[in-house]
Amino acid sequence: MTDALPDAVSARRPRGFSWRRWRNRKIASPGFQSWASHFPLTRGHARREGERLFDLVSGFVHSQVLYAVIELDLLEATCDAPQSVARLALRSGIAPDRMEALCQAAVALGLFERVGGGYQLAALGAALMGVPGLVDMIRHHDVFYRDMEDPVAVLKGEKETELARFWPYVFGAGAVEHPEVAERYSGLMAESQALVAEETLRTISFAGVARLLDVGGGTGAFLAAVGRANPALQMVLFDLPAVVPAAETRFHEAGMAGRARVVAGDFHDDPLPSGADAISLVRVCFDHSDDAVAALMAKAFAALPPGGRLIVSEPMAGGARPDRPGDAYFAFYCMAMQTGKARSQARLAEMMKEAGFQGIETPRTRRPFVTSVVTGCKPGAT
Ligand SMILES: CC(C)=CCC/C(C)=C/CC/C(C)=C/C=C/C(C)=C/C=C/C=C(C)/C=C/C=C(C)/C=C/C=C(C)/C=C/CC(C)(C)O
Ligand SMILES: C[S@@+](CC[C@H](N)C(=O)[O-])C[C@H]1O[C@@H](n2cnc3c(N)ncnc32)[C@H](O)[C@@H]1O
Repeated sequence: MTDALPDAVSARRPRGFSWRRWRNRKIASPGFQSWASHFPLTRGHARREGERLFDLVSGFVHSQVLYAVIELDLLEATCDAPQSVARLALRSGIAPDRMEALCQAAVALGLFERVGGGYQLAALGAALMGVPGLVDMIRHHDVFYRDMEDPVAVLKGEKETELARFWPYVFGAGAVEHPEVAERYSGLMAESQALVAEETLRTISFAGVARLLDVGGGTGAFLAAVGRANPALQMVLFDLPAVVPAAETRFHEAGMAGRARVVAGDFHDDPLPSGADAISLVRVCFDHSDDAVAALMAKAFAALPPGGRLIVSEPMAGGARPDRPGDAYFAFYCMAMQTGKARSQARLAEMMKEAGFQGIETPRTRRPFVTSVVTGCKPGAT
């Protein structure tokens, strides 16, 4: 695997002088810490490292403060004018001293500011309101949070996680028999799709694509966005039978029914619709095992004509440069879901190559915490 450390590095035992060992042992000593936090040349750095460590230690409380602000609907309540603690306390059914504690915490986290004698939403809190789907994403974190209560059990694969039940489709078409269940997860997916589509469209061009097949296209939010930006584009959406009626409705309402076809099926068992010169997999691969993704990419390769293009867009891990969104959030999210994993651009590029694709590109998106992109072409175009 591209991202794995070579065995020689991971198994190396300290021999002779190791600068890192010396540094780590020094910093791990309380005596050195006490000296460094006092000495004029080191105390600034020591304080910043202490703050960084404290943030890491207390991060879960920060997330829960954010959760409480949203659960109590305080974003909207404080958006337009400062509100007194007494007023916020009354509308939330929370004692004033506790409400004050929450508001103070929200100020400390940059969500609120103190204005006059009360509290008002700060720019960061306002930004949160403008991210489509984010409030609902945070709301559904209660499920993820309960899973992460025992991260070691999640890592060992011993825990029956709630997220695996929340997104039932990952267990195959059979699990999505009930339209109301499909509606619950599809709504959250569709809302959060707006930014993913925006970022993908800013990163790659669909000029020259005549027909785009979006596999695992959900309720059609991605295709609708690509279709709006490319008015001549023909579109095909492929997803599980319980999901596709919502896509049909969306295309109809968007006036796209004439150029968007919806096909119900299971990509594990059914062939992909043919006739598209590009196939997109948007937030699909990270739900599935390596074997399932390899098989899906092979199916996509078979369904494309020579010169046809495969586009993968989803939040990715950092690979050789691990990052917080990909490696500390999505990797654990996928682990709790139990069926898939967050992969790096390099790993997905490697898998595409194994499926036969060439000319693989890994463009940088401006907001990798929203999505990253990998594309490849089926060889043989004239
Ligand atoms: C107007 C004046 C006076 C000044 C302007 C100053 C200025 C330019 C301010 C900037 C304000 C601004 C426009 C900020 C914009 C901020 C944005 C767009 C922030 C976006 C943040 C997005 C976030 C945090 C996204 C988080 C997404 C998450 C957590 C997604 C989770 C997705 C999951 C779990 C999906 C799971 C899928 C599954 C189940 C694995 O298949
Ligand atoms: C994370 S959602 C992404 C939906 C959409 N592409 C988006 O980004 O909003 C994954 C999608 O893959 C679909 N899916 C999962 N397993 C599938 C399968 N075996 N065959 C077809 N679609 C499947 C799900 O129904 C769901 O709509």
